[in-house]
Amino acid sequence: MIEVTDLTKLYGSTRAVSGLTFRVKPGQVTGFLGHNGAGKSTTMRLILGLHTPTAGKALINGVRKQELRDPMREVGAMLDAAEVQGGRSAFAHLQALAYAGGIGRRRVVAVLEEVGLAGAARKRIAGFSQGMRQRLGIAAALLGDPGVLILDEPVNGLDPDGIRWLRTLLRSLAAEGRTVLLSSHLMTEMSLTADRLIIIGRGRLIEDTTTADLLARFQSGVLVRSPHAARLSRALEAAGATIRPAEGADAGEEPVPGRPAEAGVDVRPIRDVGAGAGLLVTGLTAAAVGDIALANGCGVHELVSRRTSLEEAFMEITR
Ligand SMILES: Nc1ncnc2c1ncn2[C@@H]1O[C@H](COP(=O)(O)OP(=O)(O)OP(=O)(O)O)[C@@H](O)[C@H]1O
Repeated sequence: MIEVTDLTKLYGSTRAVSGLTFRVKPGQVTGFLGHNGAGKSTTMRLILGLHTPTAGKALINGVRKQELRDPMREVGAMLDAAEVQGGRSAFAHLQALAYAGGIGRRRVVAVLEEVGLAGAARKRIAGFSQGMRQRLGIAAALLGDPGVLILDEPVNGLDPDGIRWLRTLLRSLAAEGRTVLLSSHLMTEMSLTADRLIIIGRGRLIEDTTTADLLARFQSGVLVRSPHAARLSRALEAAGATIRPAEGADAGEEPVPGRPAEAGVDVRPIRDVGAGAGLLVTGLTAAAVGDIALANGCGVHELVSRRTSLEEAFMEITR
């Protein structure tokens, strides 16, 4: 379990992390999402006791990292896979780490196998690709067979096979009851790997939710254009819908077919009339939006069921 409470970190006048509070629970993969500079790495460094918080606290299994009795066996981390000394072999690198943590040679062999580097174990790290370095970093994190794993952008440099492999590995580690926290700035990748998503922007918490909830909230909706957008949005909100302005959000998107059987109307776009202001409606079907527009005397110039891409949703959330 990782517990972050009111965590704040200032670097001079830069507020890298600002009053952040969240929990990362065991038994699931938690994705830590944010754009470049959002504060992900700083938060991970604070959790790992590499930097000191300006305020608040970050605990692993109830204590600060420095207070863990057997840190390598409790928490494993990969922050920057490129930092590794290139002159050594993968085996020598891991063995040095294992030795420092009182971990036996057999475990070194096992983790090299687990990350798919057994064949390259005796090769110098200097000749490793970025993907191989990522695998080596993950091997180092796994050395102590820890209950908590913290990985900063582990997908970077992995090819599609590597990404699939990592996804499977992380999911099986979580299924064993471990706490798995990994950061990324790639929403789609995260949604495929993580059960939970913690999204931050400018050091602050934006979302702490399940991936399924986020998908349900953002992946579908209805785009409606009306010259009476303000009146229509009030009526739609009164019916329980959530409304967002659609400007720029619908460009180039292929409309998805609606569900005519359920909806009772054809929801293909009506594009032959001038456009009004666009609204993105979630929580109502296209048919319901159309009926409400009619009942409120609002002309409708376009009405279409649409699908928001996850990256679009991410941009929207973190705007
Ligand atoms: N050691 C440091 N000294 C000064 N400023 C820092 C330091 N580390 C991070 N920052 C600043 O804090 C902010 C958050 O950076 P951080 O690296 O935590 O973000 P991130 O979400 O991990 O982004 P990225 O994906 O680019 O690594 C940025 O504005 C960054 O410039």
